[in-house]
Amino acid sequence: MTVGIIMGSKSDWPTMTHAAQMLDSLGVKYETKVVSAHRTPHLLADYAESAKDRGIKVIIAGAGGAAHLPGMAAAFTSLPVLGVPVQSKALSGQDSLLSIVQMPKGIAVGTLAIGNAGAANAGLLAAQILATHDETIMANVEKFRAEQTQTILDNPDPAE
Ligand SMILES: Nc1c(C(=O)O)ncn1[C@@H]1O[C@H](COP(=O)(O)O)[C@@H](O)[C@H]1O
Repeated sequence: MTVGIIMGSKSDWPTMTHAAQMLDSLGVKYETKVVSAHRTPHLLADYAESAKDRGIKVIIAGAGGAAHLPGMAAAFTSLPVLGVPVQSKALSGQDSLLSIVQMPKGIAVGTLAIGNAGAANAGLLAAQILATHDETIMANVEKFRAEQTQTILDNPDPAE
């Protein structure tokens, strides 16, 4: 497994599945796990501290509300961590976004957009990071982008 997709709760899966689907479509192997900085703090420490030795290259962490998971995962590992703000019911994910994005200088989290688009783009960005050292993944990323462009060029009329 080269990407670790973690999330604060099983309830985040409908969002985080979009990261998994993107990685599937780009031929990137990943693992998925519920890990919470709040509810399972020792599991988070174990997960993030052991990730590099287990062959993980990028961690995608999705969480909603007071979303401390991505930042705490980044605190426990030097691997790149991509944060996905899950769209919360109470504040539509604004809380998740601000919790994840405002990291103090010195510990980095790459924050994506709120919700499904952010999760999909986290998968895409993880693949692009891996692609810098993997020609097959780079070819898959370039094919995905070319097909996306061609689909739009082939369907220019929005009313059709
Ligand atoms: N933000 C966090 C963390 C964390 O940051 O450690 N752990 C769980 N959660 C979030 O709580 C929300 C509600 O969770 P439940 O649906 O289980 O009550 C989820 O979006 C989860 O990511």
